[in-house]
Amino acid sequence: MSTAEAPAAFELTDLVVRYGKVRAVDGVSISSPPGRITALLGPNGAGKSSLLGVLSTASRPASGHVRVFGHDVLTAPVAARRRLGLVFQERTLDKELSVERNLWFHARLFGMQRSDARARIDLMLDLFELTDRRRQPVEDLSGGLARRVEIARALLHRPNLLILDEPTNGLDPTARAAVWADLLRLRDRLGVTVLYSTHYMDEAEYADEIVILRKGRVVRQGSLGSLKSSLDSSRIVVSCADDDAAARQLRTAGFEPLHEPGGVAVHCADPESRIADVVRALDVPGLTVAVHHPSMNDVYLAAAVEHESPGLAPGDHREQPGLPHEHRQERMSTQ
Ligand SMILES: Nc1ncnc2c1ncn2[C@@H]1O[C@H](COP(=O)(O)OP(=O)(O)OP(=O)(O)O)[C@@H](O)[C@H]1O
Repeated sequence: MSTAEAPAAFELTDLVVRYGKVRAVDGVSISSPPGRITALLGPNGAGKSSLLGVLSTASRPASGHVRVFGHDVLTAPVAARRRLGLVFQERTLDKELSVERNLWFHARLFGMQRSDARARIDLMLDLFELTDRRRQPVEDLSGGLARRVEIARALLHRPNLLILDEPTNGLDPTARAAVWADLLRLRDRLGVTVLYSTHYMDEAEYADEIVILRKGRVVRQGSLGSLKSSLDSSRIVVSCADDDAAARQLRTAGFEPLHEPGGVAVHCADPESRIADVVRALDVPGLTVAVHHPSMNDVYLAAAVEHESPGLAPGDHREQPGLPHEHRQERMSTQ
């Protein structure tokens, strides 16, 4: 099969998931080619787990189509499931059993041959640097190590798509970094496609594609770079002993300064090329100048603002309660 004909790793078309009258997922269409990492973001209740539930064949949609490597999850759930590795939010290892026994049970569940299972367990333990823990009961492991055992287990039957619902929830920063080192290695070495949900903005940055859900709908989608550049909130931030004077001088020089918590900001597409002009325009005591480019957090908050408080006209500088000043400015700059 040529690359052009290869099916998507996952493909959701007009997916709707309902719980009674609640439309938890409300017409979502997303897909990924094999070998890529996709992050699902969104506030509590946005529909992330509901979407992953259908994709993982655990629940049924109200309407729409979901395919895993070309297999429809409704009409060919067994074929779809064999291509899937699942890591749920809740811990699902048997705590009293050793790491190795937990993996053995999974291999049996998927009908793996004994010799194949043994080789595959050795490989996974090696890949996740768990070989010297193989006989340790899971209850003796840290949260981070237990999570890595769950990911190793999910990959035992050679799935091509790994789905993780908030994989690093509750882990400390070191354990989170270790889990991410594993996931990136998996993509690079084994070509596994990864789809995960998270509330951590820094973790979204590992993804090739980022999808932000809100109230069951996609409100932003794209690579980190494209999402950041669509925000248009790069700026030069000037701080000094007299911000009002700095703002006056910048206006006189033809800039449109905006006050923000760190000082006075001049928004422009290419801040590095305008720094010299900004500095030349200023004659204030204790001047410091910094360049800010939008972060993933800015992208997320801008999407939240846009969908929480529609109706602000372009250039409208009214206060938006509950939002940091910085993001009120971004809201205006994205109009
Ligand atoms: N079993 C259920 N019965 C009824 N309503 C549900 C059920 N599961 C989820 N919901 C509702 O569906 C909507 C989406 O929930 P879901 O758990 O998919 O969101 P989420 O983005 O995963 O949230 P979180 O980040 O908190 O995990 C919410 O309004 C939630 O209350």
